[in-house]
Amino acid sequence: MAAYAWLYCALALGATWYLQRYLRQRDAYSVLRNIPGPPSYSWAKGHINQYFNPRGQAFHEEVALNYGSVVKLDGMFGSKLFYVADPKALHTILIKEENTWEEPDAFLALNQLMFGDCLVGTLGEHHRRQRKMLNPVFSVNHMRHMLPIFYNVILKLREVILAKVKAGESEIDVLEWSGRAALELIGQGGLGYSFDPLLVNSESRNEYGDALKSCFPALSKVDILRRYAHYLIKMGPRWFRRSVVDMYPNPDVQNIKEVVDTMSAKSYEIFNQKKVALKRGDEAVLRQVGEGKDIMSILIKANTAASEDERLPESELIAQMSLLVFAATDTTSNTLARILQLLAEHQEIQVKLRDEILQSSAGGNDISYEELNRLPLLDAVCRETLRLFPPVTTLRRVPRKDSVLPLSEPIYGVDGRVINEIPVAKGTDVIIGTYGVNVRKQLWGEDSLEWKPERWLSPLPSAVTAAAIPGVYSNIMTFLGGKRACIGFKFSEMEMKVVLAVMLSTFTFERTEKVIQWNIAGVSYPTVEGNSQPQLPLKMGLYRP
Ligand code: HEM
Repeated sequence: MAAYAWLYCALALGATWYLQRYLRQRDAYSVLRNIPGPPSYSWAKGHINQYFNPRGQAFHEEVALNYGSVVKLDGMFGSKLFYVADPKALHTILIKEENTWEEPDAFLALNQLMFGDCLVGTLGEHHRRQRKMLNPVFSVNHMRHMLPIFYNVILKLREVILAKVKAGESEIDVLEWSGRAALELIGQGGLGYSFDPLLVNSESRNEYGDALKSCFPALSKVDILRRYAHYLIKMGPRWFRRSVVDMYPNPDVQNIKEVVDTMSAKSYEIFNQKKVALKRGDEAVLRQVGEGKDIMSILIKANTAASEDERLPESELIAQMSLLVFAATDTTSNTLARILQLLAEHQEIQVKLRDEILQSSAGGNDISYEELNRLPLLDAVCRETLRLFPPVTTLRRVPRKDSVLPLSEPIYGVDGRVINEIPVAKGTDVIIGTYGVNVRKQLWGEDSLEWKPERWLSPLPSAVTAAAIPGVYSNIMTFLGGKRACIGFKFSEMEMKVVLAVMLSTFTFERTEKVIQWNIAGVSYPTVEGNSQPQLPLKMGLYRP
């Protein structure tokens, strides 16, 4: 009898908790249901297949432009998610209530499984300590020290491409070499390690580089398991989970295991070499790739000098290594490829930009960080491309408790009522509307969907500057904002500028007959129509003044 009494009590408590939660969510959902959004034709799939779809650009545009700054979307099995592109609401999510709004559990758990306790796998105070240690190595001051490393790599890469062009190869896959550049720059500048000797007529293979490159494709093959990573990570101790993975009879899972093992082993190896060199002193450090100026070397030194309560365990420094390579490569190289495609399509801007570069000394290794950043058109071309084509458009956040999002401008509900703020129930799935803010016509004007670098050469519309867009970079949301914003945006900006300066002063770029399609993914990538392999062929020739 007593056992039944306990059971009834537990059921009553459970039912009360559920009812309270249901009532709270019902209130929030009634507001949410009133928010306009595109029609959905499938209860089971909602808009998921349209939004998270490589060919989803038209749908992204529809969501960003047709319904207002907050849009209701349907998730799977009747659930709702909503798309927020209102600057004030985003300020609440990313800055004011950043401790309430966190990344979804599955995202954090997957990053932990792949890299360990790194920036994209930790939260709250833990994340703050890591970020505090890492921020200085991404500062402008440190970028200045790294500029010569960047030029050395890119001038070497120029020789490789020059040899191809001189040998008569006119159609060249610019994505292939922007990818090689990005990997080698984060290798040398980030880890003090060379992935690719960049030799003429040799495509080098590197075990670590290959593992990193195959990570995303391998993960996409285990989509269902990925979604449940936050449950899997809690299944018993580490050794137990490892034995389950070892025995799991699925080639894709085994492939990911090998990729993660290789990344981890190589990160340990590089880290230990650095530690030994730093202990031996300056001579040994100078013999290392990066000569001790790379991010990891500086980080190891700073960590050793830090007070005990701020110092990070070695495992956490190592966890940042593969993450950095991972976060730095496709994002920047794909954006660079996009810029070159746009310059090939807008010859007049290509000519003006080349003139600007040639009038400075940006094409060679003889320019300061400040001078490089002062080239107005080069800056405008980068900013405009990052505005109109943010490569990462699937950023999510979930409130860990109920929250209210005030809006910069009221929106009209489906029933015609004015909505000034939106109550959001704990656990509601939110998509950060990066693209929505970046192309909002009320902010940028009727031509917001056009690529016009010149818009950055005169003062921006007052609507943009008054909107207090909470982005870390230049009134746009591409690198996000707040404490979890992209830590590497200055690294990325410098990389794009050095590559463009060196390449445009040497080569010309023209489009080919092939149709290029851009695919939305974790990081958007280009393909040629009829082929699923990422690539972006352009006609390249020698620039002859
Ligand atoms: C065009 C280039 C890039 C874009 C568009 C970009 C975009 C982003 C975005 C949107 C986030 C936030 C992710 C989230 O909260 O889920 C992020 C985070 C991050 N990015 Fe970037 N990124 C770029 C280049 C780089 C580079 C070059 C590096 C390193 C050198 C880098 C390192 C990171 C790291 C470590 C984080 C995690 C920060 C944290 O959680 O504290 N990114 N990036």
